[in-house]
Amino acid sequence: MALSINSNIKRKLGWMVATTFGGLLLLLIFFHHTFSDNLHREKRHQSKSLATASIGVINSFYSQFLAGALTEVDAKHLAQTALAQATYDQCGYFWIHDLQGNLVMHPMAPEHAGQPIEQWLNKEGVTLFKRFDDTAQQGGGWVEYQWPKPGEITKSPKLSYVALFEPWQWVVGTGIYLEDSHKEIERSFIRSLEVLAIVFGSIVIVSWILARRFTLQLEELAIRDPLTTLYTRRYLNETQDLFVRHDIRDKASHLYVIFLDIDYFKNINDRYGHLTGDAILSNIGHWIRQQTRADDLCVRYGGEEFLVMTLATSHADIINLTERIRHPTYSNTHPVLPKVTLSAGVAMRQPEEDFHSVLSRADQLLYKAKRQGRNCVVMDSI
Ligand SMILES: Nc1nc2c(ncn2[C@@H]2O[C@H](COP(=O)(O)OP(=O)(O)OP(=O)(O)O)[C@@H](O)[C@H]2O)c(=O)[nH]1
Repeated sequence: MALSINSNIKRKLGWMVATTFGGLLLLLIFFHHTFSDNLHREKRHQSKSLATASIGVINSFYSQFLAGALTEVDAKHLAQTALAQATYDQCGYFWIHDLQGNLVMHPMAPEHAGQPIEQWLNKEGVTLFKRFDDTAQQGGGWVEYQWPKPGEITKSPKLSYVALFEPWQWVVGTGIYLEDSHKEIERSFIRSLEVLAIVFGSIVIVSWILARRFTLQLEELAIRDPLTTLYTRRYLNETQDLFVRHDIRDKASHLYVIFLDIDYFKNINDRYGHLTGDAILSNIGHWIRQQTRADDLCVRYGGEEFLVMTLATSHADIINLTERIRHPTYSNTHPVLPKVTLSAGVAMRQPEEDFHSVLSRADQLLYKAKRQGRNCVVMDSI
């Protein structure tokens, strides 16, 4: 019974934990998707803003040229220098080429500045720059392609925004390496997973501790009689086989079943009331526990019936024990409680005898004690 309560609760708790974890994981995946979409959008927006800002920078030098503060050559030179030095994030940079197919400025290939793009790039690269031109001429936009990161040879996926600076026919571009943003997303996902694992782990530990306490209390309730604090009949059913096995193994001792019943308890209840009857039962329960050893099994078998299972080496020990139990001295500590007497039947387990047979013999001996006038012990003759 106690075991089944425990495993039932554990199974339910296991399901609850698995469901909560699954739910949280789904939630995390959902937020991860939303987050990665948002980050991707933000990065696209960022490259557009940066490209637009770079056009603003070029325009400011162009304005100075128009105002006569700078020559056109100086204005272009200063604009290129400003953008060449403008880097952001880990790998972010700007480049400029013109619609005539010349590279104007590229911080990763400064030696090619002023040269036709086809001298610098292969056919595939030249075609890409043609796509930049087309997009820029259509009012600006994003282009997705493969390009090596600064300092690397292998190409990585990149998304750039390109815009046109009409007066000088310059196409300005800047972009993000998609891998970097994926890595950022991955990092944030792993961080969230770590937080989830810590939070979830703490929840599991706390719930486990609480459930354990709860199941222990339930187990205690299932096996202990609340009035007398003795074990219940259910617990007796669960443990009787252990005692029998012990009896079989241990040749030096024998298993005894002592059945006890309060005499004329109905009269006590009728005369003093049920509350007094309860107090007597409770005190007899404590008394029985005081008189027995820790490894004896003391059970409240029924209303005013008690059972003690014990392993002993001699009949004399058992008679002494039963007599001690039968004379409760609790009324010294509770002088208001009326004195009661008990009758007892004691049976010793015979070789090959099963527990129910010993129990029923002890029961019969108890009734014999009752018939003999009560307030006595009857033991089977061995
Ligand atoms: N106060 C109280 N009384 C109980 C409890 N359980 C059983 N009883 C009472 O115990 C009494 C048992 O009565 P009987 O079976 O006639 O036995 P008895 O009066 O002790 O007579 P004998 O056993 O023949 O000596 C009944 O009145 C039950 O109501 C309990 O938990 N509390």
